[in-house]
Amino acid sequence: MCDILWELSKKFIMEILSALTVLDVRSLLLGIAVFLVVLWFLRRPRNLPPGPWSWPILGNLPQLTWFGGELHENISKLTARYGNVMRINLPGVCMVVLHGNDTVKEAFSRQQLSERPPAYVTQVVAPGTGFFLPSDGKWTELRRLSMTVLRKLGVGKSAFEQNIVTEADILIEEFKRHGGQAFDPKHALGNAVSNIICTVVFGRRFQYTDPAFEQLLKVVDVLVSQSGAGDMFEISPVLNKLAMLPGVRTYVPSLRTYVANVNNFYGHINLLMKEHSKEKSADHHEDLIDVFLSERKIKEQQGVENAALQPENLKHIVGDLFAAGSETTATTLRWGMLYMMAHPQIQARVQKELDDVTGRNRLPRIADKSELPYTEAVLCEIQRVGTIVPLGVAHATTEDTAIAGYNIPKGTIIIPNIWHNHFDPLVWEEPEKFRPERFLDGDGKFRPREELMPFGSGRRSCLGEHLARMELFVFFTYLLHHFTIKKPDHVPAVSFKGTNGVVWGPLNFDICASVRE
Ligand code: HEM
Repeated sequence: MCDILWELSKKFIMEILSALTVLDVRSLLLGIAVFLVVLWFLRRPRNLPPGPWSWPILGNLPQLTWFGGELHENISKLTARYGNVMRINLPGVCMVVLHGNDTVKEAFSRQQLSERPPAYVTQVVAPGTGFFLPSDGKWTELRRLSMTVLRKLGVGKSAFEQNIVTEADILIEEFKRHGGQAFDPKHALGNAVSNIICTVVFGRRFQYTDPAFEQLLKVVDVLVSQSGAGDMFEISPVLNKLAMLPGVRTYVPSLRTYVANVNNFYGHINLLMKEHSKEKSADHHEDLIDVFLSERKIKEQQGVENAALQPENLKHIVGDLFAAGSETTATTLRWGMLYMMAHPQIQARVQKELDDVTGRNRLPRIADKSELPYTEAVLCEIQRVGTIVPLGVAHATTEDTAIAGYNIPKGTIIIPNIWHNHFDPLVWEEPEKFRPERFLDGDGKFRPREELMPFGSGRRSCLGEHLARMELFVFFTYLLHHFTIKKPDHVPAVSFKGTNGVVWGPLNFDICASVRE
């Protein structure tokens, strides 16, 4: 029966086509085209945020990339013309960039703006739910779980400080090993910070020379330089899918190695997780993996199905915490070393403040913080000038909504331009200058400024903020208490040029760390 109907319709269509002249075909095509344009015009969402004129198919990609410069700076330049809520089109996706402290805060306090957009490469290579993938709302459960672990470990309180102090002591020995000669601090800082995350996730630290640890850090290093929050290939689903086509990948070797490296990264995480499942030593502390597995077991015993606590999600949480928690803090410390090297007077003032409070016979502790306003101001200024996540981490809308009176359709990617907020001359006088006094009041007391938002804002703001703040304080004060950071003689000038990966970091640089008397 179906066959007969199919044959009849085919005959009917052929007859109509043969009855059409070339002219009729042209008119028909023109009619269809006009119909499609009218349909598009009528159905296109109204009152969208303003934005630059976009090219067919390519959207605003040419304006943002072809003329060089950094993406966050290019986007910022457009704000002057289009305002704090600006629409940018990329192939296959409409993206809205938010500028200004109040706009970002208001938007990210809302549930409808709290999802993550799909990251096609990661989804295909390693499907599951994590902090940086769309989670269908399951992130709230993952976040609760991770916060529970951080609280249990005493993060944010002095209970966790000893872990950081142990690592800082080892870091100091590592710096001393160079005997005041020039070296790149990247490796040592990366090891120290990664070991803190290992304590949280795996319940242990690793020797710097441990082959499994070394391998993992190497892969993270490559991945960090290859991918980027705000990276065009990650944001645009069309570019994402294009990049995954076998033909395209053949001609884009970096993407091929990127996929291999993502696999490699999760391979290492799996290995460390297997290690973790072996019998624990007596000094093993409860860690994230333990809490995940025990919560899962409890739910199973209660007969409750919990979509977030699925085994495939564990490797994502571990991987996400590792990736989010190591490179970020280590890069901030690198900016810190660079700025101290470039501003010896500011460095000397921090050292004097540390000495006045702790003397030369004991090292600074977090409890000393309230007496170290200048040091705190310097750390804030480092986070401002070294904005390591210039375009934040992309959010996505879960339903049609509105920001500042503009309609924002479901599925729109929302990017906060943190870099613009940290360099806005209307907020920060001479924003290009390194000036810690911005964070001091008239009496020299520390003055926190809400316009500084290195950890983002709202429901999905950085989960590791407390941990990061503790680490930055302990590592930075320990290093400056012990050493004076100097520019090696062979380096002509300090460069503040940044480079983009997962985070915005300084180019590799050498320092000389001279032990203080
Ligand atoms: C200086 C250090 C750090 C900076 C500047 C930083 C910055 C950020 C930013 C801007 C976000 C995105 C917020 C948003 O989506 O609106 C974020 C998210 C996140 N960060 Fe951090 N971070 C740092 C350290 C850490 C550490 C040490 C950890 C590890 C515990 C961590 C774990 C995370 C996680 C898991 C998320 C995702 C939260 C979620 O999606 O709910 N970060 N971070």
